[in-house]
Amino acid sequence: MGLKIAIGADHAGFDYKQALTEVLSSVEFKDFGTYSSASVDYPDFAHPVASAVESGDFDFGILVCGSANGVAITANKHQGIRAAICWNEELAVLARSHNNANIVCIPARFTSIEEAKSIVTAFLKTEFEGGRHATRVGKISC
Ligand SMILES: O=C(CO)[C@H](O)[C@H](O)[C@H](O)COP(=O)(O)O
Repeated sequence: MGLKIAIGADHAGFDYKQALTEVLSSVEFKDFGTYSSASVDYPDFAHPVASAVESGDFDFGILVCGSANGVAITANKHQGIRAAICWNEELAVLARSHNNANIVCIPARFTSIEEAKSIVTAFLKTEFEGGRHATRVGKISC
């Protein structure tokens, strides 16, 4: 796919992050941590992943925490970041095709690892539709 992916998680998403590296075998990716199940603070991982995408060094980001709320709220503080919470494949397709999301946020405590793999695969292969959605995405920044 030729993509560069930044991935990160807190302790609640650690196992999922490790499993998700399986579906990233065909792309270049950087693991921004966390590196164990020890309790950590999600902004310490969401900010570096968001910065990596914001800078243009990485094409997309993947963030995992318990609910996905914390990492999504944090990532969306960054200019040019559109972080979408997705707990199934259909939402991942819509996040890309309609919202041109560049970070997918997965709630580990509310979806399965197999579903998480499907979410990431769908997110990375779905193109932005543009058209009316481009007009709307263009109105997001303030
Ligand atoms: O960001 C979150 C909530 O907004 C995530 O779900 C965290 O993973 C969660 O808050 C961690 O909770 P814990 O009780 O410290 O494991």
